[in-house]
Amino acid sequence: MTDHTTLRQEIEAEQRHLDRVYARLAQLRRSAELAEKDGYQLARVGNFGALVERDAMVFHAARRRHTLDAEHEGLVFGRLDLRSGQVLHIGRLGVRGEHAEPLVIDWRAPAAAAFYQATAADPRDVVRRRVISSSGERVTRIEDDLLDPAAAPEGMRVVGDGALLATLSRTTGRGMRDIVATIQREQDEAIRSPAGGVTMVSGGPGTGKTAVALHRAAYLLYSDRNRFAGGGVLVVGPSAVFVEYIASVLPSLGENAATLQSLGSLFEGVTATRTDPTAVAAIKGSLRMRRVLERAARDQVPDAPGELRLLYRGELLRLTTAELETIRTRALPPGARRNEVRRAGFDGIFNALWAQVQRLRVGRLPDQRTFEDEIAERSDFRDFLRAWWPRLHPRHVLAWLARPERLRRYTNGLLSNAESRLLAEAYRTLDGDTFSVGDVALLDELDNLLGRPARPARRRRDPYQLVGGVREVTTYADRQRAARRDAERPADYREYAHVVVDESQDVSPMQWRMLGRRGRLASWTVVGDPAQTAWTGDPAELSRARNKALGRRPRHDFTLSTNYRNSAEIFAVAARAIREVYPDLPLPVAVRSTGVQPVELTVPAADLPGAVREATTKLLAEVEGTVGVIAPVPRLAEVASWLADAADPRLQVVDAMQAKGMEYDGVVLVGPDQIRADSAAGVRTLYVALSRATQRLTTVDWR
Ligand SMILES: Nc1ncnc2c1ncn2[C@@H]1O[C@H](COP(=O)(O)OP(=O)(O)OP(=O)(O)O)[C@@H](O)[C@H]1O
Repeated sequence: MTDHTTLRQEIEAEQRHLDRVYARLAQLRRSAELAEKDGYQLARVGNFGALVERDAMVFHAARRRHTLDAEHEGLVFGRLDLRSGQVLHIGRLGVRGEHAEPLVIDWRAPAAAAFYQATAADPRDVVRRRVISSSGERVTRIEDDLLDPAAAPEGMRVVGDGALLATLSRTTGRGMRDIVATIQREQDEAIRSPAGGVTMVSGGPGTGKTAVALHRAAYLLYSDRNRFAGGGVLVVGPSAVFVEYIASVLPSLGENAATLQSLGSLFEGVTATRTDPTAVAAIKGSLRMRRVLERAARDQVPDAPGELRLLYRGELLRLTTAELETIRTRALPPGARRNEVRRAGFDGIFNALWAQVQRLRVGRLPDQRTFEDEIAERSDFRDFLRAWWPRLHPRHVLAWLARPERLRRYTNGLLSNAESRLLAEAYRTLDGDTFSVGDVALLDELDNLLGRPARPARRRRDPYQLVGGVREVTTYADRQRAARRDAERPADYREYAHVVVDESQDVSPMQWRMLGRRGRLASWTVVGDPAQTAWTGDPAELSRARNKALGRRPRHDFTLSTNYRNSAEIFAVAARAIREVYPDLPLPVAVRSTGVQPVELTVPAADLPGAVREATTKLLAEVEGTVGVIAPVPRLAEVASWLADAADPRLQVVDAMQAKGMEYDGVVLVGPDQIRADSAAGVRTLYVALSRATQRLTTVDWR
């Protein structure tokens, strides 16, 4: 135990440093405001003074956007005392003093790496590491690790009982928090892994994969801003609920340059949140759907006119169904995109009609060009062309799958009868507003198959370009420029410099194709846990699709081994469930114990609503933070209706698939047996649901 006076003195010492930092920031903020008026002049200066100011400007910009609130760890969160006697303060942003001396080192800078990587076994010149917590501009707490006692100068004090456990015991909010002050060594290695190639991070529930992925995005944006902010960083998560949960992490690190999307929102103009039953998801996610969609994309529109009849100078011109179909298939050779070759189809019609008028010897026949102009003027002819070869949107074509006769033709020989029936059932009521998350990858595939009419060429930007040879500089002007580019980025942007895929174990083969199209030029960070996958389709197909999307880029593999989320008592229940099917699976170690055992209830079916309500109310009273009620996918609406009256903003009701990646202080899990029995992936989905809570878990089953 540290004595009170020592602790106070150490806190006061840190407060003095923090005061100096904030005073300097106030000064820099003023000059930043002045510089802001001068527009983007600073970026061209490139000298040291500009560098100093950029740090302040970055802070200023970040601060304006997101006032760091009181529960947020402050700007300065760490300190290193080195063997040389040098002291470094580590923070969210770099700040320099009037004489360019570093007051705060950005956590992503190479000099800060020791803060995360030094251990007692390998101290790396660090004698003491200190984690500083603050509230607003006041230091509230410090926690030290003495890493190299032999090198400690006389009088060096060591206070606190360890920052990590203190952090882990805090209350969960609606959004995820950054872990910048307590990143652990194995996590830091993944965060700082080389920018190129594919960084693969695996690990069990709660090991910080999502946290690592997001901090890595921030790290990359810092270490090579031109490349990554210029080209763009795409972060993809499984669901809208999850994306909302992680949305504030990057801004809290001062980063706004990344684009966050869920798998259901990657296709322009569609936001799907509904998840398909597992068996349907396996069909929609299978690569065989590409062939199904290829057939659909070549098929004639359902209400296409059967023939063309046109009266021209007293003669009837006529193209039969068979003739029209010949013209259409000629204009649409295999591999052609029908929206892009529409013109060729129209030319085929013109040519056929011209041949006919010549055969019919129409009197005073003009030249071909004039003939075409004449008929092109006619609205009945234009109506015909529009109906015969309309410009198709992927949603039109996907809707054709709701027609049983078409679906049978498209799936014939590709899907089994049982699969076709299941798909037909899933699409029976398809309309534009009810796309599922799995449909989005199909829409994207169709978009690729149908193509888009040629647009005026956009100047292609090289995402790897350097501005004035400066790579690491992140001036305010850089940020503004990047933000402008970001705003200009079209919704179907495909040239991301980096793609981060979270919960990658649930990305289906068709979804990998969709992601691959957005990351052709990208390096990748892919995080996931195979034991949590809900995929029940062919595993070989899945790895083929993933490897194709990731290409031949070099891989860097990392495994995380500590579960920071669950209490040991809760994780023991989750571990028991997954061990039933994977007895030898290496599991992470949960480091925190609450002494509170999870509650397992089984009630008569009729009592279920009441029991769920009661368990939820109890957990809301027991924990300070959020409570998640997790329901089997088919029962989500029903369970939500039982809790409709509990208008507590800390409560969220999700289905077992939406629970992926989420975290709550308390979890009421409804129907674990139904989740387990739901599909071949049931146990894995149950494992996910059981590992969402930090402090309290109640399962409610019925008999
Ligand atoms: N180094 C750390 N310091 C403090 N908290 C941490 C640390 N690493 C992870 N955490 C916390 O542990 C929890 C789990 O992290 P995260 O959600 O990133 O895990 P995950 O591996 O993605 O989990 P899952 O696979 O179950 O979705 C989060 O609350 C996160 O903030």
